Amino acid sequence: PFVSSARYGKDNVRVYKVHRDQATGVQTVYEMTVCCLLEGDIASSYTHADNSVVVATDSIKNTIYITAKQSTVHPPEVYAATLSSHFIEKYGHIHAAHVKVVTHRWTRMDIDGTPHPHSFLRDGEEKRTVEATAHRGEGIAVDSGIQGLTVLKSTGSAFHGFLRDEYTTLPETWDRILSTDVDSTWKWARFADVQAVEKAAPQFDQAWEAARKITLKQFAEDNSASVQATMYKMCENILEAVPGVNHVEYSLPNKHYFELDLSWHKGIKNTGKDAEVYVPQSGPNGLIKCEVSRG
Ligand SMILES: O=c1[nH]c(=O)c2nn[nH]c2[nH]1
Repeated sequence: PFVSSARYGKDNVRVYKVHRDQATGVQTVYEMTVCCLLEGDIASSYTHADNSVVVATDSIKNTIYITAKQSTVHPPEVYAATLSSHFIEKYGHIHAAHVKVVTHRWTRMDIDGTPHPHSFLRDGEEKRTVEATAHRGEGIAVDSGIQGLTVLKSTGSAFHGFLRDEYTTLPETWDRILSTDVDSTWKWARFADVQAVEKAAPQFDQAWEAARKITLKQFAEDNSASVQATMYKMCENILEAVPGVNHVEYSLPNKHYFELDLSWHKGIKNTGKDAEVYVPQSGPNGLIKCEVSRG
């Protein structure tokens, strides 16, 4: 037997960084959870207990904090690219560094109509994600995304005309609740090096804002024929809005809300157009995935 693939490092590294604007007194905070995994000529550490090739995961953790101190952490794409490149430049036997940066929401409080200089709130567990992988001699791959943005619409969603056979019990519907946890990724054309990523810096916030706005607008406004049809429109719109991106993918759970027949109790009408009380389902859930690429 042989090691056919391997990567190792530190996961769940929590990082907080504050920016203090001396002139205005306005402080800005960033909080992330980082995973950094290294790949390269490390098989002997598995097969021969050769630890000489091992950059300790503790050292990787230290590097995550030092880089956060010495470089920018926003946009997260620049931080992730800087961190991943560091390992390729520093360690000749490391051929790829996979860095995932998950940014948590600290939204500035608005107090009596004024943005507060140093107070923030966690307005949702939605995350902004980046995965940057520096490949020795092959540049840096950067994938950006949104995870955990939970949405629901109470109408404007249908699902009918699907294949019916001896396995089918699902009734067709022209009006249903639609809810999902948005998991979207947009993949940038490969960058030559960190400098190229830094040069592209303004595009990353623009892309995240555009992708988030498009996702919400399409979800709300599309008279959805299915999760599949609506997510495809989201992908098309993002490709149109963000020229630096060549692929967009979504992975959307269909979080079902079942109608509840209460007619057994004094003839209560609570189905079809009379449905008001529903039963939210924890599972099973549909899961609909797609990747749409620039033609
Ligand atoms: O939007 C939907 N897509 C599907 O593929 C599906 N299957 N059951 N319900 C569904 N809803």
